Amino acid sequence: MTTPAFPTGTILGYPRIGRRRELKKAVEAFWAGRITADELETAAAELRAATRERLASLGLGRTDSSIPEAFSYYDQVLDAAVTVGAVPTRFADLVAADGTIDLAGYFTIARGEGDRVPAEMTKWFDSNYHYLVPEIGPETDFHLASDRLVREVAEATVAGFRTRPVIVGPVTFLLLSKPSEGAPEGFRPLDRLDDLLPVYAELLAALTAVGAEWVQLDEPALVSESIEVDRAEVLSATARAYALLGAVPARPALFVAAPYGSLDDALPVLEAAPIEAIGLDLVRGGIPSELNAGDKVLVGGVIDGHNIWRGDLAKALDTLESLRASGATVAASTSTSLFHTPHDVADEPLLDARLVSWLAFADQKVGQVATLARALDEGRESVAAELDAASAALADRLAAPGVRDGAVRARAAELTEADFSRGDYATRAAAQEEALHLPALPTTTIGSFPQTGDIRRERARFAKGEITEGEYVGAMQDEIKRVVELQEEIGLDVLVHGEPERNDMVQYFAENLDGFAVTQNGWVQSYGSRCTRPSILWGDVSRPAPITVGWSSYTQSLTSKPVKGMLTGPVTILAWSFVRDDQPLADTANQVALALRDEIADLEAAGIGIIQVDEPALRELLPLKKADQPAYLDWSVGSFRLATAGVAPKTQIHTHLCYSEFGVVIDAIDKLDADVTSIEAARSKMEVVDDIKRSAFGRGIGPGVYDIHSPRVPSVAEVTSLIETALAGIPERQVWVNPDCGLKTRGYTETVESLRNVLAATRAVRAKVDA
Ligand SMILES: Nc1nc2c(c(=O)[nH]1)N[C@@H](CNc1ccc(C(=O)N[C@@H](CCC(=O)N[C@@H](CCC(=O)N[C@@H](CCC(=O)O)C(=O)O)C(=O)O)C(=O)O)cc1)CN2
Ligand code: MET
Ligand SMILES: [Zn+2]
Repeated sequence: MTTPAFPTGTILGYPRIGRRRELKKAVEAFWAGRITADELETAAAELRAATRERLASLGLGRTDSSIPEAFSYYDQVLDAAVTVGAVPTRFADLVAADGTIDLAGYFTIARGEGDRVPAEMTKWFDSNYHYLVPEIGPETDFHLASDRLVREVAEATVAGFRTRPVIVGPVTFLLLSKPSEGAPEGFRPLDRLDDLLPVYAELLAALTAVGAEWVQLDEPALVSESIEVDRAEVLSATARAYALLGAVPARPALFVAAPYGSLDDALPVLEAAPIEAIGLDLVRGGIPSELNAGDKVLVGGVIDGHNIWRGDLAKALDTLESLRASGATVAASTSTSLFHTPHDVADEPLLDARLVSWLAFADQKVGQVATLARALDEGRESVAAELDAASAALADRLAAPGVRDGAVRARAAELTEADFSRGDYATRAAAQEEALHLPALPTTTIGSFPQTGDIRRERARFAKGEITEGEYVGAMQDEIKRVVELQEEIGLDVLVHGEPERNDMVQYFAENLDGFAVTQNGWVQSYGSRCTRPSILWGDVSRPAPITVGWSSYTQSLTSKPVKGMLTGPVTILAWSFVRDDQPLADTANQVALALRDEIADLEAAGIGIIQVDEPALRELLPLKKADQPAYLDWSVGSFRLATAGVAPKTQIHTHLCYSEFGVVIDAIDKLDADVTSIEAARSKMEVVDDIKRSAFGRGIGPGVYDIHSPRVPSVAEVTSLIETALAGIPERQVWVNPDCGLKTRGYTETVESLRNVLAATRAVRAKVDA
């Protein structure tokens, strides 16, 4: 075949949610039965059409395959699964006679229904995006089961475009899958590669038939060292997969993209494969020391898809030019899909103009790619003005007031070992027992109670100036009062205020700390229809005034039970923000930690005896390369300790981590030295208990007994059995009883019923243990 030209500038993907979260709203309306499947399809098609037009107006070509066709209603991994017919057997009845699954069925796999648990959700590489884990077994009947991607390419053609369809590659797809429930011991999804490949081959042929000249296969698993399969097998699977796909007659040209890090020993494998282009993440990885790309196109991911800084455009061009010096054909691209970034800085009229000049959201990054492409085609001089403007903005940012705050830096410079250490646990445990008088198997929740539409509307009205601050605070206090009364009535031992005043557990703190900016429309998909507005951490961080003390004191004034103060930890604040890239993350983390340390001191002084510092992102930020992990664990654990080590022995420090795969970081969790740690466990049937048993973890631990990711109400019997499993592996004095995570995404009906069952189960187990 003759290879069609690859565009000189492209992006690996673009936000799917819509500039005003149109997709979220349409999908949620469909779930609520307010619109039909056809109406949802229409809304999605309009969104795709608008995206193509916008990308063309920003400088990508309409017909040169530079615009990625990368839409998803919920998740790209679920899309790949339903495309290849990998529907878990518990959902088999949703599959039509012709092997396809409709939109309602697709969402059912994602969200569960009745007693059918949804596909498991887990973090996509080191990002705050969650994908749905495919379940693959010997029984999985691979076949081309969806023509959605083919139809989208055809839809683009009708609108006058030739786009580049994007799909998760076969190796990554299987490496991210888990064995299905009935799979025999030792079965690995990768064992099914040879059965899967013909389906990809069929898809490629179908894409050619509708006019696709290039297809993008995303293979980020190739850059990760956190994959359990032996590296040699990953590499041989990659070689086999692309030898076979390369041999498909009448296929589009193949562009294999490897975002999130360097390919290392997978690069020679791709270089030797019969594919036509390789995508390198040159933001995370450097230029490979050896390049043998032959006549393949090297697509240089030099524009950071995972952050929002305008960055050093001249340096990006230098990188592309050195890549070209290897003799290869080079194109400019983003390091990852842009779906980690918000749509457009122009949608942020309230942001400071100077800050705006330092930023590039998705649309601005597309413009940067177009600039680099022009430089590659027409020479550096043709874009001299753009390069100079970017360099000037970068220089302005580095020197701007607030980026370096002398007082913050002086304080960080004076820290000593002692600031990171609380002292002996046995002494603390005794002091806490005396101060708190908690029963055996103490019960608590993770912090948030349901964020009702009413709460969000009050906040929106306050933001618009329709109600006064006093009215807003009054409304939130009324909510806190209801939540306290509810918890007392249910019989929980350690109460929370429910977090109604927080739009988000990170954004709320960012709004109240110096060094951060927040956005109005900077939404980024986190999972399904759920989005966050990551804050922008641009300068040195400090706390101008107490943040949570008033709310916690108010809550404590309503009850004689202990109220748990509630903060978000430094690692999570960094992980879920866009963080300055001009200094090590470790330094930034310590600044956030010092601000939190002051908040904790104020909470303690106000009589709050238990303080939880959430670190759900501790695992997420773990580097994908093993060599980078020890340094990360060192500073991340250090920042948590710096935040919490200032308290008296009798003050009980809690932490919370979501997600079950925590065997990996159990040593780090131990080193956090929190008195009590709550973790997800219900969904994974208490597998974590084995990790804990093996690790000799000696402090308080609350393995979740209620899966808050689904509206399902766990029965008393179910919760009882989970508590008993915990007690079979962990000494009773260490065990706490709590849900897996916060309740903010749940409704009140199921929450109240579930918590009552948790309490009933706890009482039953306590009675047995006492007897
Ligand atoms: N940052 C972050 N990352 C996280 C988590 C998290 O809690 N925060 N949890 C884990 C799971 N991820 C999640 C991500 C988002 C949400 C979530 O609930 N998001 C909400 C938005 C939360 C928010 O910012 N709410 C704002 C704005 C709400 C809003 O949409 N307001 C309306 C107006 C109000 C109305 O009339 O309803 C509007 O702007 O249109 C507020 O409460 O103030 C959503 O998508 O619906 C939950 C979990 C991992 N990563
Ligand atoms: C994503 S972890 C959530 C912890 C937080 N305290 C909450 O309950 O919502
Ligand atoms: Zn959580």
